[in-house]
Amino acid sequence: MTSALSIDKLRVAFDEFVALKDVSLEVKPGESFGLVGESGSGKSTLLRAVAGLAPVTGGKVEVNGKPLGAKRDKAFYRQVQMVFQDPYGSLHPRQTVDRLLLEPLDIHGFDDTERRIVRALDEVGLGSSFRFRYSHQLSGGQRQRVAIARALILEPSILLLDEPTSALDASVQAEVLNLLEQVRAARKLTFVMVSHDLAVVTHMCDRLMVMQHGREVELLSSADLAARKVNQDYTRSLLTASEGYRRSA
Ligand SMILES: Nc1ncnc2c1ncn2[C@@H]1O[C@H](COP(=O)(O)OP(=O)(O)OP(=O)(O)O)[C@@H](O)[C@H]1O
Repeated sequence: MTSALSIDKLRVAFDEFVALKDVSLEVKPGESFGLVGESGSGKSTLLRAVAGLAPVTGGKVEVNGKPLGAKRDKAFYRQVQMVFQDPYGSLHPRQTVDRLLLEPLDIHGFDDTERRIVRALDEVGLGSSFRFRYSHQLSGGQRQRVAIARALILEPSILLLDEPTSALDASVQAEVLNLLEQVRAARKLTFVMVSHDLAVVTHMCDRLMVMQHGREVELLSSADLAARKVNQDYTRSLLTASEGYRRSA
């Protein structure tokens, strides 16, 4: 079976600093794949490199069996979309929700824009009454729903999710995670999701990669992580840290 996403020895360098060191992974179509590791381990850099937003200095990336060139073209954004952590920063403050959703449709030459916008807002549980609001007139959770609608509106097959709920309150976080699960099931999407929260990744993902200092530490199934069947001390220390955090929370 062709992988949805195939990454081979990907390397990213910011000047002298190598942030990603020959990382490889395969994500199957319809799979939900997690990236975990301490702050600065290279999780966001990996997603950003796939999206063409980081300085790649080596390696190969294929999407649905097709190798990507140095620049991401329009066809890439039809297949792969990214949702960022910060729904405040990722939505233009002077554009209405309608305008924000229309922009990608215009760029990609869709004509049935009205129907697509209404459908996208329904799909993320907002409805058409939100169309003419500005982002400052929305709660954090509503903003992230708009960001998800914007990512889905071109009907991609892969979503890259960079801490999509970590800026939200715990109850809103659960709602947005449920929404993401629903749309993944309904659209048979492939997810690659960064989270510092092991419980979120265990719940949302089938498999995951543990990262440290820009490298893979180990690949695990979420079931093995939940059962503490891990091979590396570093992963054990992440688990212990997250359990300590939960106990004291
Ligand atoms: N634009 C940049 N210029 C220079 N260094 C960068 C840049 N972006 C990231 N880095 C560095 O690359 C390393 C990996 O960063 P990255 O954001 O991928 O980590 P992360 O695992 O996602 O961390 P966090 O969980 O805190 O978001 C860090 O040391 C970071 O300082």
